[in-house]
Amino acid sequence: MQPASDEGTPIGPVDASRVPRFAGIATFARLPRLDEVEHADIAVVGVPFDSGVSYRPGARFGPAHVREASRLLRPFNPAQRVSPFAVQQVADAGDLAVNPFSIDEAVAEIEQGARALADRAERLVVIGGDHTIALPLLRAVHAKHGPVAVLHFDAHLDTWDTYFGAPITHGTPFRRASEEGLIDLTASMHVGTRGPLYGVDDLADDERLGFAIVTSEDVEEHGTAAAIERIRARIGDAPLYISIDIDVLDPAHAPGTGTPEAGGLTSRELLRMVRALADRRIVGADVVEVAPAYDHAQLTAVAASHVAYELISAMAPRP
Ligand SMILES: N=C(N)NCCCC(=O)O
Ligand SMILES: [Zn+2]
Ligand SMILES: [Zn+2]
Repeated sequence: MQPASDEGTPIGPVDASRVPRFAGIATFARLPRLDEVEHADIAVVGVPFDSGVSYRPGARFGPAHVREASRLLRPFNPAQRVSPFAVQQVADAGDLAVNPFSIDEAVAEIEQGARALADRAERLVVIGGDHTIALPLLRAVHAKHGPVAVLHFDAHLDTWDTYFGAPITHGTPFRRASEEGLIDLTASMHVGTRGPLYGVDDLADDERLGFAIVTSEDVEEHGTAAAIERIRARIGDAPLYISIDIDVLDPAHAPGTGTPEAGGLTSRELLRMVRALADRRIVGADVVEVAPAYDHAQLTAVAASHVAYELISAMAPRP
């Protein structure tokens, strides 16, 4: 174990000017593993689970794919004017090994795993996995913080009720979270939604469940600055959980995902919106639905790794 606090300086990524980026086992951004540091401000943890999908499977391979694509991330983030790995200890906690044959068991294991990690790290940035995992992650966050504002970037509402009678799937986590009282109904929001729904009632249900919406079309029509203004007004200073389904991006920017929808955000728009949250109280985040089998040239994984980097930067303490 290398004590992080010896000189009070966090252990950062492997130096790319000394060890080539493409060498070595991939941790996120080539950061130390959680067992190599005494305490972490942020643990990046993978949840290779995709048994909750309604269409194309494969997000179970997301964490490894995002780690591979994160090798090129550099230590200084000029957009947020912060060195996210120098002002806080960030470490890779590896993957939660959860049951691929039982959704109920996996969901219990994910909550338990997230709660156990809370002793070792202040905050988690979770790499999925399909969007089912947001439910147990929110259960764990709620246990620590009470109801949180959920800022949910996604093509989909994910507040649907059941699929084939199943209540816990990747299309239903935020309905369950709302029903369980995990989220702040006055401060939660979807961003980037678009595409066909099952019926017009979906939107009424969604509003009743506590979500306001900035659609992908709103972003196009009024721009990211207006979207950011609406987001910031809605979330206020509530403890904030950010859940990013990579399919919020247009399939041109993120083809490697299970339920792609045309007409999405650009990665530039998404990165900018995440950056605008740096002064908020972010208590946790996830980046989900990266499915490498449908990816090309690491497009989706590069986008996801940069999104995670911006989340980690937004969580960094500011002077
Ligand atoms: N969470 C994601 N990515 N997709 C949900 C889609 C659910 C459906 O098939 O209607
Ligand atoms: Zn989605
Ligand atoms: Zn989703």
